[in-house]
Amino acid sequence: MPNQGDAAGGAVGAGSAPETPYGGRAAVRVEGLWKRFGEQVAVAGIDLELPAGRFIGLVGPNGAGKTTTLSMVTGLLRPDMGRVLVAGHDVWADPVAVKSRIGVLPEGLRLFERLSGRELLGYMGRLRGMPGDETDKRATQLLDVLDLAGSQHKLVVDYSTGMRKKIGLAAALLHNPEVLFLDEPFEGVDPVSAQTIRGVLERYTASGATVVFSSHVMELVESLCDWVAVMAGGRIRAAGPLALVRGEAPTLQAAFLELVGAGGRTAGESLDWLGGQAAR
Ligand SMILES: Nc1ncnc2c1ncn2[C@@H]1O[C@H](COP(=O)(O)OP(=O)(O)OP(=O)(O)O)[C@@H](O)[C@H]1O
Repeated sequence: MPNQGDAAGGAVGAGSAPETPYGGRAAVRVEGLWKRFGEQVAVAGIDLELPAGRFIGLVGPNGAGKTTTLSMVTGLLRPDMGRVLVAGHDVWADPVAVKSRIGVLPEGLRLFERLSGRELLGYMGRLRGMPGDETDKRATQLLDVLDLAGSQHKLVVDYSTGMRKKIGLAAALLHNPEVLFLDEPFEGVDPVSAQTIRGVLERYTASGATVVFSSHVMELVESLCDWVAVMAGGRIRAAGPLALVRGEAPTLQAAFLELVGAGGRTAGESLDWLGGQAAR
């Protein structure tokens, strides 16, 4: 099982995508990334290389630092220390180059609530500098594939949780980014919508693009991802191709519990008051 090692050293010039230890280009390269909130260290100096053209899962228990890491990688949160390169461009030194190449579906997605789904995509297209007719064409296709065509004129404020995820995903995909970052994309999404989202993402990665998504749902990560990074306590515990990280363990879930040191944790006797037979 490969533990997190140092990122292969050397400065990377803007636009040059470095090789990963597993071959191929790196979509994302993280070097010595730190973030502290007061006394709380959220991300404790991580190095990570995510290969291009893969379906990558970032997994970890609650509070592991996944959202903080994704926020720093996508330019939403400034690191205390360290550097992030996306497609060879420095996220903080060259934000426009990076933001034109990425799509983001963040946690706690904020949308323009008083626009309809269709208007939201039109607005995103303009922000991205896309020609109106191309935006219209792509918006129609995305709304159709994501099963939102019937709700396209409804205000976003009236969308359900799953519909919000789907319109957020459409907005993140509209400009055909090289790398797509998704924070818990399947949370609150029903199985039918999840299957739809999954189909769109599989098609997207099959064309050579990269998806990086965070999730707690190991079965989902195991069935979707070919590459995983496991985070706990603000550090990367393991990262690499799925089969390597899973190692001898029967499932990714078992490997994960072993890696984050929770394999033997049970309620034990500490909840002996709980249940029908206990004294009330
Ligand atoms: N804005 C903030 N202010 C203070 N502490 C924060 C802030 N954001 C995150 N933290 C802390 O940093 C740590 C990492 O949080 P983060 O949200 O990155 O974890 P996570 O892996 O995404 O967790 P979850 O799976 O529960 O969403 C936690 O201890 C959290 O309490």
